[in-house]
Amino acid sequence: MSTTVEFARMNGLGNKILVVDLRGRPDKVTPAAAVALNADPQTEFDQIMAIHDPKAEGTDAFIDILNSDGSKAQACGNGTRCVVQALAAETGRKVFTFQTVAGILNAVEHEDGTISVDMGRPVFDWDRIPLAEEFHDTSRIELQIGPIDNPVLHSPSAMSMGNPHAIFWVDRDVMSYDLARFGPLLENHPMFPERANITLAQVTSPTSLTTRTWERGAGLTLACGSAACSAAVSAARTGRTGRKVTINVASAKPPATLSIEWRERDDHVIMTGPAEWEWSGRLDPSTGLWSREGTREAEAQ
Ligand SMILES: N[C@H](CCC[C@H](N)C(=O)O)C(=O)O
Repeated sequence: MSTTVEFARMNGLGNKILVVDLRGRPDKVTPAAAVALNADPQTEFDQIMAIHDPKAEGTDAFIDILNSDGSKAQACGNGTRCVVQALAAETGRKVFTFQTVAGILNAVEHEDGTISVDMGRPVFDWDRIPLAEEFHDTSRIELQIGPIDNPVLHSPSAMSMGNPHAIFWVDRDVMSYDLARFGPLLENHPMFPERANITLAQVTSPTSLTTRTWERGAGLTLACGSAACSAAVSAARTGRTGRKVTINVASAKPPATLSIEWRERDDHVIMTGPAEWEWSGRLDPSTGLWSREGTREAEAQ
């Protein structure tokens, strides 16, 4: 078995993704490899999407998701679009079914190159998000940050999109908040026993939202697909918008949007947006040593 495997540096709205091909091998990308790759400015990432051989009948691959701190994530919307684009380019196929620890994901690449991922059903039960305290209604939970009588952020909507999310509703520009300061406090708040992805969302019309996210295990990122899905679902759930919205991802580079529909007929959340390939190389999944395609550095090291 070769020590190195192919990987592609990609992004979904600027969300930095490494797609690593571990098909045909028993090993995994180790947390140590993830931390080492993230420490190098050229391979710095938000999520690794490791493609493994399928484990369940009817699926094309099993996908293991790692955050840049080496922890595992159950869902990654932007990364899933990157995997679809990579496999579509390799196989010419347009439709895929993946398995993750959170369940089955169906995805399709459209004629215009955009990709839709069926992210499954949202979960609202407090103990399945999970929250540390029982809330009958998780669409507005008691949690605030800042001065007690004048909180900066408060009463988020909580839910799981496979992974835990808290959506704080704000009425001014999401970029005007010091999310780098509040993000870590909220991600690690005792309310969230498995930590949480923290999103600021501003409703800009009955069919649009602007979001900005502090990701669990990755920090401030340029975009987060599952957070965009969670903001869309939470907005519809609380009567702020309809079930079909455009999400303007405030920090995305270049500025970009995701279309999200929380389908009435089956409760599934469909996310549609772009993915972009940047460059490819080879890496050692146990150490994170890597090289650009065409060189054999990692093999030699
Ligand atoms: N960037 C990802 C989400 C990663 C979530 C991860 N930070 C976690 O749940 O631990 C996305 O596009 O959905």
